[in-house]
Amino acid sequence: MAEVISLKDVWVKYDKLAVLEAVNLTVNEGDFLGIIGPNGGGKSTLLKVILGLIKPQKGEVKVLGKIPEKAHQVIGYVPQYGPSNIDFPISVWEVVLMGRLGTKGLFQHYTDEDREATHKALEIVDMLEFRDRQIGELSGGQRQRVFIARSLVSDPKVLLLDEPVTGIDTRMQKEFYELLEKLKSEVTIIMVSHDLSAVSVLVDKIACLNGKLHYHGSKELIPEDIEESYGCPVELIAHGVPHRVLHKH
Ligand SMILES: Nc1ncnc2c1ncn2[C@@H]1O[C@H](COP(=O)(O)OP(=O)(O)OP(=O)(O)O)[C@@H](O)[C@H]1O
Repeated sequence: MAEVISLKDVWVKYDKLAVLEAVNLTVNEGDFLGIIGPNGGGKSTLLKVILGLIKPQKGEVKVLGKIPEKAHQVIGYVPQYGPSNIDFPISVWEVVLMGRLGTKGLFQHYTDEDREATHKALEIVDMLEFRDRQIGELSGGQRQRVFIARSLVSDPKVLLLDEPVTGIDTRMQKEFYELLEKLKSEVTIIMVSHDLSAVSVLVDKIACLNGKLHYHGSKELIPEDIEESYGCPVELIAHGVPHRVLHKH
């Protein structure tokens, strides 16, 4: 199995606070990895390290054998919440196209292939009818779907999703998870999520992060003591419980 992402002895500190401590992680082609852990456990930081947005003080990070700064083209990223106030005029179509061409792209010539990829990405997230709308006019959920389209448009090898369904209503969450179900055979996915019922159903592997990586492996083999340190129901993650049971009061 080809190695897509590799972190070796990665340390990140903000001032004196160590947020990632000696993290070793390998993600192989075709993996669907769920990253769970408490608030402030370093999950978003880990994704930013893979993206090259944060440079670790120590350690080595490789994406398909390259340093992250040289791997932008192969990574799709949906940040937590996404930008909330976009008050400059830019259409949904342009936002997605920029995911393919970069920020300078809109001033360059773009090809039929770029046009088709943009169309397809918007179709996948069911936002084609909004293509000419200004992004600032959309609801939070609609905007999040546009950012998902943007992350898919360059046909990435790896998709990084940071709490991707935040702000999306239950029906759209279900559709989004169905979309991931379809995508998981085509792309390696790393998803940070507090939605354990979704994690339990969708992912194959789990990483438990609380500064240190306490567990990384198959969800079925997740150790019992993770429950104590994380307050995460191990039984649920390992075997899955229908969403309706989890949310029954
Ligand atoms: N730019 C920054 N400067 C200083 N501290 C930061 C910065 N970004 C994050 N932190 C701190 O680093 C720690 C880890 O943050 P991070 O966002 O990676 O955690 P997380 O696991 O994604 O949390 P959550 O589940 O709440 O989203 C937190 O204590 C946070 O306050």
